[in-house]
Amino acid sequence: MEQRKKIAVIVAGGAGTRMGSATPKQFLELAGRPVLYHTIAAFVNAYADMQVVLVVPEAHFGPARQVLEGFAAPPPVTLVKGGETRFHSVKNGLQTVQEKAVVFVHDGVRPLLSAALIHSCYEQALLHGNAIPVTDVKDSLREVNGTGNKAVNREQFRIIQTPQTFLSEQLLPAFELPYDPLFTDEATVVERLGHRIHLVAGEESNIKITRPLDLVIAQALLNG
Ligand SMILES: Nc1ccn([C@@H]2O[C@H](COP(=O)(O)OP(=O)(O)OP(=O)(O)O)[C@@H](O)[C@H]2O)c(=O)n1
Ligand SMILES: C[C@](O)(CO)[C@H](O)COP(=O)(O)O
Repeated sequence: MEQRKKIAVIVAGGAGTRMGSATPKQFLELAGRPVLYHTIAAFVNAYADMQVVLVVPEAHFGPARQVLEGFAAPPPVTLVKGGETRFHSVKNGLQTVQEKAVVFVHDGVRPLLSAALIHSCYEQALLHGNAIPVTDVKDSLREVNGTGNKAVNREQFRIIQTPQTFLSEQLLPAFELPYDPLFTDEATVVERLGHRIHLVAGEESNIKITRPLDLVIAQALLNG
C-alpha cells in the first residue's frame, strides 16, 4: 500500500461553554492527565511518523505547552491559534500543511479513540480519498418542525465522529470555500466541493466530551 505523510490536526480551540467549567474542557483532568494529553497520545502512539498540529485558543498556549511537557518524550507538535468557529480553527491548522499528506482532523475532546480506528481511517482515506467514522443510531428519532413532529427511519441515519480523514488534495481546496454555518464538520465542507463521502465504522467509546456527564463516562471507560 502507498505510504503517505500523516498529519493530525487536533482542534482544541473552543471555549467549552456546555461543560460550564472555568477551565476549558480540553484541559480538564481525566485519569490524572489533561483530556488533550490522551488525545495527542492516541495519535503519536498510532504511527511513529505522525505529525501533530494542535489548535488551541491563543490565551491557552501556556497550558498547551504544559500538556506537551507531560510526555516522557515530548512529541513534535506545531501550535496554532484557534479561530472564531470550529471551521476557522481547522482552517488555521490546515495553513501548516504544505505537502501531500493524509490529514486527520480530530476533536481534541475525543480522547478515547483507538489506534485501530486511526489505522482504518488512514487506509480507507488512501483508497477512497476520505474516511469518516460513524456509528449507528440507537435511539428512536423524530423530525420536528414548526407545527409538530413525525417519526423517521433511524436506519437511514448515522452518528458522525472524528477523526475525519482526507487526502490533502481533497481537504485543502475545500477549506478555501467561504464559511457556511452548515459546515459542522469537515465532511460537509468537502462534500460541498462535490466529493463523495466514504463512511467507515467508528467506535461507541469515541465519545465527544461535551457536558459534565461525558467526563464521568470517559473516566469509567478508561477504568475499564
Ligand atoms: N472555535 C472553535 C470551536 C471548537 N473547537 C474545537 O472543536 C471540538 C468540538 O467542539 P465542541 O465540543 O463544540 O467544543 P466547544 O466549542 O469548546 O464547546 P461548546 O460548544 O460547548 O462551547 C473541540 O475540541 C473544540 O475545542 C475549535 O477548535 N475552535
Ligand atoms: C465534528 C463533530 O464532532 C462530529 O460529530 C461535531 O460535528 C462537532 O460539533 P460541535 O457543534 O462543534 O460540538
